[in-house]
Order: sequence, then structure tokens, then C-alpha cells
Amino acid sequence: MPTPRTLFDKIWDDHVVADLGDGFALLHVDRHLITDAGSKALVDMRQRGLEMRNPELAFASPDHSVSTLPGRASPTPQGVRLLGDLRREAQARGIRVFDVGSGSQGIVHVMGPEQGLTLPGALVVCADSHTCTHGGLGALGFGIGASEFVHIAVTQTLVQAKPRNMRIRFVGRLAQGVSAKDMILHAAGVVGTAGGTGHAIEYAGDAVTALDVEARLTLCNLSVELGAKIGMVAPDEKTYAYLRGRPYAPAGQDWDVAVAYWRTLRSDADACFDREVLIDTAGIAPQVTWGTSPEQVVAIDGVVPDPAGIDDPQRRLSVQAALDYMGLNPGQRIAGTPVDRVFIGSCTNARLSDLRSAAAVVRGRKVAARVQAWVVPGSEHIKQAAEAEGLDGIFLAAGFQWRDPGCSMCLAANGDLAARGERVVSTSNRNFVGRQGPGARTHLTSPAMAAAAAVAGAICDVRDFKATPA
Ligand SMILES: CC(C)[C@H](C(=O)O)[C@@H](O)C(=O)O
Ligand code: SF4
Repeated sequence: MPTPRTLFDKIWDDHVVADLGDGFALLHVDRHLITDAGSKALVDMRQRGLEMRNPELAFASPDHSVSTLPGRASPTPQGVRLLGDLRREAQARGIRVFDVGSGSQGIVHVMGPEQGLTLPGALVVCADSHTCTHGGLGALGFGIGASEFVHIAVTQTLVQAKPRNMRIRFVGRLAQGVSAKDMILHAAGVVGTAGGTGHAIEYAGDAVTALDVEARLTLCNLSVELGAKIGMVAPDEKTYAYLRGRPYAPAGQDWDVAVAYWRTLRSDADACFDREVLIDTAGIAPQVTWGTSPEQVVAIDGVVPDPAGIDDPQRRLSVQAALDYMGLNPGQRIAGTPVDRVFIGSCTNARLSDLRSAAAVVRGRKVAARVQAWVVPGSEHIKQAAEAEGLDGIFLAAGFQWRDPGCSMCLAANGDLAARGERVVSTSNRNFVGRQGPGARTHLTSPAMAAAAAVAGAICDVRDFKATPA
């Protein structure tokens, strides 16, 4: 009998070129995604006279340094340089760039799945920590560093230590008004930002199977916020339906061969996980982060912690520091906290289904007077598709800005940032100190919760909003 293996073990094994011992392996890389933020490595390679082995397996899209204002020129000198580097270096090597205005540009973790570049069982890398997103399609995706970038570009392989296996099982049904973002924020609260360190996480359970592919991408997107470089969902019929007909997905006979392989990509029933976490999905309410780390999260009907009640002195200090930065009082209810800005965007939550769920809340309503609210679609494709079904009109009529695709206020790029002390409800994945601008305060939520906050002018429970008929 062969040893039972996990989904992750199987994909790992299929990519081992050489076993290097001590848990290390040389792995083949199927897709190397390149952002403008990672393009410096290409410049370094040229200066060192290093050739790229398989430029046809590398795909680039500018995202961090593109302006999201119509016109699209980066307003910062750094952005201009990164964009210029990416275009010049990619062109010199024949790397396909999904460039601004091509109709296909997008945040790289949105573009990859959308183009069918991300496939079940494929090893996908990018010099960006949220490459774990691609696991939503059953790919083995993870972020790499600058030296690994060069190794991959030159050899199409990389050396990795094999992480351990972890499984988070979400059992039971997701309640109305609750989404994949709430599931993963809740999980961050349960396991903490170091809970997945050194592990590849598989998300499983009936609540995960019930998610559509875009929601699975959201789920996997925050794996790195749980400390894991890798997060995955086993591919299934929904995965195949999502991929069929995409530009880079296999076609014809190749499609049948691929699907036959993809069907083998699931954890064996008796596969062993080094760590297992069980989460009762039915008990999850819409989540809001209150602090400066994704694990500092609370249900919308909850209160922020009171440091006075925390025994561990280090934890007490860090909770106090987070409350101070966020301008919140110990033990206060999170609901009702007034907000200044709402950002619906990022590789976490700027796909069509995200924009639809936000629009369903916004339709027929107005953004509160003192709130600045933005929608930044994840890609040019999504922007077009959303416009084709009139979502832009809903957002614009409500008083949102409808911007062009890019990372934008997720990381305060290109002047897209909040002012010191401003409170932002954001659909992105990081609420670190200064992430959305020096002194800016970030609360992470789902798109529907962000939309509700924009309308109410305060953090509030989206379940209190009745959908207005179209
Ligand atoms: C700029 C890039 C390297 C960074 C990352 O690795 O994730 C960014 O995308 C982020 O989200 O903080
Ligand atoms: S959208 Fe945000 S999290 Fe995603 S790649 Fe861009 S900066 Fe990183």
C-alpha cells in the first residue's frame, strides 16, 4: 500500500527534480509571475549577465506602481522607474506583460487565475507574499525572495524546505451575510498570525466545498497572514468549470488529460496532518479587525479587548499599543465606530463576486456625507465585466469613486493613501501600522461589510441592511 498523502504532498512530489536531503528539494517551477515591485531582480540579472531559461513560463502585470486614477501614469518617481524597468526588462526577454490598457492588466494574483495561468497542481511563484492566493484553484503557490527569483529565472527550479501539513476544516453552513473573508479573518483570530508558520495549509470541510472559486481565492489569500506561505483548496467541478475556456487553460484533448490528473489532487482519506484545526462555520458572524494585526479580530457584535484583563504582560502591552494606535477604548463595542474612508479593492476582495456583493448593499443608497469611498477593481477584465452589468453606475450614484485596477490603497501606493488618524474600512488583507498611510487606521472586513460601513458612516452589521430591489 502506498503511503497516504495530502493534496500538498502530491503536488510537491510531482515537482521534485532532486531530493537534496534534510527535508530540502529542488522543485520545478511551472509559472513565474512578475510584478512591477519585483522587477528589480530582472535589472540585476542583466547587470550580472544572467540569461532567463524559460521566459515563456514567466508572466508579468504591473500592479503595485500603477495609478488607479484614469490616465494611469504613476504619479511617483519610484513608480515610474519600477514600471519602466518591468516593461523594458520583460520586452528584452520576451516575457508576456499584461500591460495597462491591454484589457488584461490586473493585480497579479487576480490576473493569474483569470488568464488560466494558475492551474490545479501547478507550482506558481511570485516575488510577493500573497502568491498563496493561487491555492484557491488547487495550485501550489508561494511567495519568493529576490535571490530565489534569480535562481528560478536562470534554472526554472528552486530549492525549498518542505513545510509540514496543516488542515483547517470549516464544518457547517455559512450564515447569511457572512463570506469567505469572514471565515479566514475568524481563522486568523483562532490560530494567530504564527499559527501556520512552517506549514502548508489545506482548507477543507463542507463550508469550503460550498464556496465558489473566487471565494476560495479570498480564503487562500490570507494564508500568509496566518504565518503559512501556502494555502490550498482541493480542485473540484467548480474549479474545472471556472478554468474551462480561459486563455491559458488547456484545451481539446489536453483539457481531458489535465482534468483526469486534477481529479487525483485531493488528500487521501487517511493522510496525516501535522496540525488540524476545526472551525464551526455556522458560529461565524461578520468579522472586523480592531487592531494592527489580522489576528486582532472580533465579531461585529463583539467588543475590543480590555488590556486590564490580560495577564501576560507582553500581550497586555501589545493590545494596549494596538488600541492606542487605532484610537479605540478598552472594551468598547466595535459596531458604531465612525469611519472616514472605505476601500473596496486588493487581491483579497476585488473580484467580480466581491463587487457584486458590495453593490447589493450599496444599490439605491448613498455613501455617508463625511466618508470617502473607493472601489478599485482587481483587473481590467473585472472592471469591464462590472461595467457591463451596471455595477459602476450603482457605486457612482451612491458617491463612490470608481477607479482603475491596481494595488492602490491596500499598501498606500502611488499617493492612494489615507491621512494620519483617518479610519479606513478596507477589504484588503493587512492592517499593519502605517499600511494605508502613516498614522492611518485600518479595519479589515468583507466587501459587503465595507459597503455597509460606507453607507452608515460607521462600522456596522451588514445583516441589518435589507437588500433594495434592483
Ligand atoms: C510589495 C510586495 C513585495 C508585498 C508582498 O510581498 O506582499 C506587497 O504586495 C504586500 O502586500 O505587502
Ligand atoms: S493588492 Fe495588496 S496584498 Fe495584494 S499584492 Fe497588491 S499590495 Fe500586496
